[in-house]
Amino acid sequence: MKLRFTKMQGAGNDFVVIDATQAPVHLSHTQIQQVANRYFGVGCDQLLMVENTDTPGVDFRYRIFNADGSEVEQCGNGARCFVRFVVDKGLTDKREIRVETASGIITLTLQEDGQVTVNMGAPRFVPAQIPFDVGTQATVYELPLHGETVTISAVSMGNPHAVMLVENVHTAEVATLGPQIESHPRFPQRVNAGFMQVLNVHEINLRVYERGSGETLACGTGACAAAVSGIQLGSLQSPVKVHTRGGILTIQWQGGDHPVMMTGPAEIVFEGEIEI
Ligand SMILES: N[C@@H](CCC[C@H](N)C(=O)O)C(=O)O
Repeated sequence: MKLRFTKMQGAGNDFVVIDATQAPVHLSHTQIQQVANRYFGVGCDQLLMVENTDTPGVDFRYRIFNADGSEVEQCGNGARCFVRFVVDKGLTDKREIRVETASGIITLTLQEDGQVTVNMGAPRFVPAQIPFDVGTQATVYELPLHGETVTISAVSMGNPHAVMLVENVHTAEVATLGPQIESHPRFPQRVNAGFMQVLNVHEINLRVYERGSGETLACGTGACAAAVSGIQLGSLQSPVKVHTRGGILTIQWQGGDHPVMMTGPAEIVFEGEIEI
């Protein structure tokens, strides 16, 4: 079958976007892995499927698949690319769009300057909602790995995140600790592992080893998770500028049940067709 796609990126986190609004598109795990493969396919961190919805007051449904084929609940950089896609393709003339994801409905706004702001909803720290198997809720947790114990914060931004403070993000052991945290038995649905270096109360460096995709150049929900964890710990204040390897994201959070607002770029890179 021939599959038409649009290749997009948001702060270097890259996506293959499929328009399934005209006709349904069904892809198997293997087909998603093939499209995401950087040598034998198009190459991407995540595949995004844009679909119609019957839910009143909601404009679209969008589904997110990691490069390993697993379907996930939320994707911050993907949400910004989704907005750019539906506006540029003329699928809507709205600039404020409500979209249904596997973790609920989110609102996205395309700004005049091309940046997109996403209302990511409130962060969830209750372990069962992450999900994280731990006795009682705390601000930080000790997580035993192979040969060492690391200190993490745990939060759900619709998807699960563990955030670790590091002295220098450039020398952090992302490639070795990332996979161990991602598949730690206390995270029954696996977890995205963030490595955060605090530069000052309004600025951090961040690298994220993503569940199901490995280290990416940026992770939107990871940026939200790192900023709210730092604010909870008292080392950061809103707004937080997050420097990733692929660009800058700005995160605002007033605490408690207030929503986390994320702003950043989203661009189309190229379009094409692949035989799968
Ligand atoms: N890159 C994303 C997150 C994509 C999903 C994640 N890997 C997961 O499994 O939860 C973002 O920008 O948030």
